[in-house]
Amino acid sequence: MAQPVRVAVTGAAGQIGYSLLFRIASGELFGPDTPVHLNLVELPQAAKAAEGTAMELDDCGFSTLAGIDIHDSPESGFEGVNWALLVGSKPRGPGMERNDLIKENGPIFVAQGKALAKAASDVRCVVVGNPCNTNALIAQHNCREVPATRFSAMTMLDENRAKAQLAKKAGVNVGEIKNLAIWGNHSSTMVPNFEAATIGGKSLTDVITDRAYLEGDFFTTVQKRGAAIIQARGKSSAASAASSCIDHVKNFLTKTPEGEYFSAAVPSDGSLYDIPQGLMFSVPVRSNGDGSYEIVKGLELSDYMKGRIGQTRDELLKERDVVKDLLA
Ligand SMILES: NC(=O)C1=CN([C@@H]2O[C@H](COP(=O)(O)OP(=O)(O)OC[C@H]3O[C@@H](n4cnc5c(N)ncnc54)[C@H](O)[C@@H]3O)[C@@H](O)[C@H]2O)C=CC1
Ligand SMILES: O=C([O-])CC(=O)C(=O)O
Repeated sequence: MAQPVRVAVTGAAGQIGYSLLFRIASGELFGPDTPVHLNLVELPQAAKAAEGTAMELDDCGFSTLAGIDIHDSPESGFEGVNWALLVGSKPRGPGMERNDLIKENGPIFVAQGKALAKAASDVRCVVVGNPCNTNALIAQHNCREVPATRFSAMTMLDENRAKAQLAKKAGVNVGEIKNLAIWGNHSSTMVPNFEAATIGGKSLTDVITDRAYLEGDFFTTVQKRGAAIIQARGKSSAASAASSCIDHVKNFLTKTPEGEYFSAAVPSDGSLYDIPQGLMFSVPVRSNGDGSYEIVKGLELSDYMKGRIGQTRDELLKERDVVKDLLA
């Protein structure tokens, strides 16, 4: 059998960890012929709960699960890992915005960024913990040993949410909707660019002609879906977040079909779409199939979309300013 892929998951005893780990261990993420070694990284006080999760992982009898270790520090937890999925951090409660968490959660990503220096030379790091764009920025700044393009933050849940809403509206299967990219921050300013999307190969705006819905209900539903889930469930989304994290990593590992793209927050090189250099900004990306990717160039943006993208960019610049002391 092949060498195991080593994956660290922080917050392993949390809600998202409880959904995510089983789907990685089952072979769903890296395929049935690739063994996986899991490093469950938790705070010392949650290590016991992580042990319980590890016992359940064993009890599933997954033939792809090569081993599990539990770590109460990122320094040992990230040693030799090929993927670091940074989930562990506090979730928001009702009435909060995600960036209200920045002061509490930001420092976690300083220590974790530094610890990524111990990872394997091909490590890729995905930040899920909120506010995820700015946390990814903090981790990346604190780990100059790893190229910036190996860091990303997850906006795949937002893309999936947007596609689900549009599929319902158009009465089609969600798989018919392509190229619905999320731009900017994983926050209530995010921009689901419906103008470039297609349904069954046709322009989405030719199929859903109700522009007031697209600019109104559709936009706000996607932007505020996380809050609506907290309102309904009393806790933030977990299974859907884990599922979208699986999609995020799979998208990076699979060559993106010709003419298509997916959403991920990645560092801007400053040359495209007036996004300042270095910001972790969600954009349409295409994977080369080996984890590396390219930002899609040359997309036409209407003045309406440019205005919306400007708002989310300004919010990310403000977040960057708030954490400037954490950026090495
Ligand atoms: N990017 C996205 O689309 C989404 C992001 N999230 C975010 O993911 C994060 C986790 O959410 P849940 O699993 O629901 O929270 P949770 O509270 O159920 O679990 C968080 C876990 O992280 C652990 N943790 C905290 N600090 C840690 C550290 N320094 N190192 C290792 N582990 C640590 C805690 O002990 C806890 O077990 C939250 O910040 C949440 O807002 C949630 C949904 C979607
Ligand atoms: O809304 C939250 O706080 C959790 C999250 O990021 C989401 O569900 O998109």
